[in-house]
Amino acid sequence: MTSWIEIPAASPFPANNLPYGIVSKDGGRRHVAVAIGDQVLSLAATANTGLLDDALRDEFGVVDRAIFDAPSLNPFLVKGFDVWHAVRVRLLELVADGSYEPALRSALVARSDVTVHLPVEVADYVDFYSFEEHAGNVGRLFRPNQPPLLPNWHRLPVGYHGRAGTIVVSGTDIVRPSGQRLVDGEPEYGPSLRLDIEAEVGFVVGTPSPQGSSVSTVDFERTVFGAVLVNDWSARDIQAFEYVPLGPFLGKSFATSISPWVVPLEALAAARVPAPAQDPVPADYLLPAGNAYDLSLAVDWNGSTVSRPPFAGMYWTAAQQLAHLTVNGASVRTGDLYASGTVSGPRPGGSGCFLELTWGGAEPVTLDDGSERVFLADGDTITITGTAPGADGTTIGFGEVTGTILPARG
Ligand SMILES: O=C(O)/C=C/C(=O)CC(=O)CC(=O)O
Ligand SMILES: [Ca+2]
Ligand SMILES: [Mg+2]
Repeated sequence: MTSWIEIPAASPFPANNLPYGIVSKDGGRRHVAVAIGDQVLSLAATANTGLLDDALRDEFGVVDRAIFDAPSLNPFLVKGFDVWHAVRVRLLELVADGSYEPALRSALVARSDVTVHLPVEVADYVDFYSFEEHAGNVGRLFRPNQPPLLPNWHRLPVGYHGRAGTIVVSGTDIVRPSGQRLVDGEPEYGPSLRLDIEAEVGFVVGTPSPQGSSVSTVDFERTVFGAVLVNDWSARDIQAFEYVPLGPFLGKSFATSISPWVVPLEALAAARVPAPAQDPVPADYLLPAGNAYDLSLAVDWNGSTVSRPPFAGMYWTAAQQLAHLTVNGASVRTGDLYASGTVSGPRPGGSGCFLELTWGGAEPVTLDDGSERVFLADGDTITITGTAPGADGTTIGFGEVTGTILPARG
C-alpha cells in the first residue's frame, strides 16, 4: 500500500499498520495520534478538519471529535468495534490518497519531536501463564520436587491479577525493588539480587462487558481493540519467597512496561495462524479456540540480542484467555489489559525471561561487549521488539518496549 507520506522501507509503521498512541509536543496537550513511518498523524488535528466525521458518527448520529483530544485512548476504545473499524478504514484512505495531503500535512509531526505517553488508562490488569515451555521451566526451577505443570494447566488458562497502577510506558526507568528474600536460607530484606524480565504480548480491552455475564471466544475481536508489547519485570528472589500459596505479589507488582503504540487487531489479520492442538479438549466455554498470532519478538540486553521468543506457540489463545477471565461473571472494562504470559520456546534462544535463559542463574550469557550476566545489573537496558506479517508482504511492527534499571532506593 502506498502513501503520500514518506515511509522508510524498514519502518515498523507502514501505511497499513497505523497503531494508536498518546503523544504531546513541547509540553502541550496530550492527544491521540497514529504512527506512520517516522511521523505521527495527530487524530485530534485530523478530526478538527471534519475528515473523520462520518467514521465517528455513532448509532445515535452523534459525532464526537473530542475523543481524540484526550490524554488516553479510552474515550475512543469505549465507542466499540464499529467505530474502531470505520475510523481505521477512513484513515487508510486518508493516508493513501494524495488529495488529502493539503488538509493533513499540518497534522503530521516527526515522531522524534513528540513525547509518547501511556496510551491507555489501565483499568484492571491480568497476567496469564500460557506458554508451556515457560510454565514447565518455572515449575522445574521453583518446585523441583513436583511435576513441572500442575493438573489445571492443560484445563484452563492459569493467570493472576496484577497491579494496573504500576503499568508504565516504554522508556520509563525501573527502580530496582527491595523486599524479603532468602539469603543463605534466611529471610532478609534488601534490594532484589535476581531482577528479571518477562517478554509478553498484552491485549487491550475496548468494549466493556456487564458484570454477571461472560465474553465468549467468538466475541474476542469485538471486545479487544489491539495489542502491545509487555515487559513484566520480575524480582525472582522476592517472588520465590512470597508466592506460596497465593501466587505472584510484590515480586512483580513494582513495574510492568508496555510499548506506546497499540496495534489494532485489524492490522494483525494477516498474522492469524491456527492455534496449537489442545489435549485434552477444553471445556465448552473455551471453544471455539480462535486463532494464534504469528508474532516475532526479540529481546535485547544492552543492545545484544539474547533471545527470540516464538509467540505463535502460545497454548491458550487470547480469545480463550478472555473467555476464561469472564466465565465467572467478572466484567471487563475499557482499558483492561491482559498479558499472554512469558513468551517462551526451546531454550536458550527462545527464552522470554532470564530465569530460563540462564537456567536459574547457573548458565551466564555473554553480551556483545564481552560482559557476562545472569540477572539484571543497575544501568542495564532491556528492549523488546516485535513484528507481525502484514498484508501483501508488508511487516507490521509493534515498535519497542524499553526500560533501564536504576539502583534500589536506600
Ligand atoms: O509458577 C510460578 O510460581 C510463577 C510463575 C511466573 O513467574 C509466571 C508469570 O508471571 C506468568 C507468566 O508470565 O507466564
Ligand atoms: Ca508475567
Ligand atoms: Mg512486573
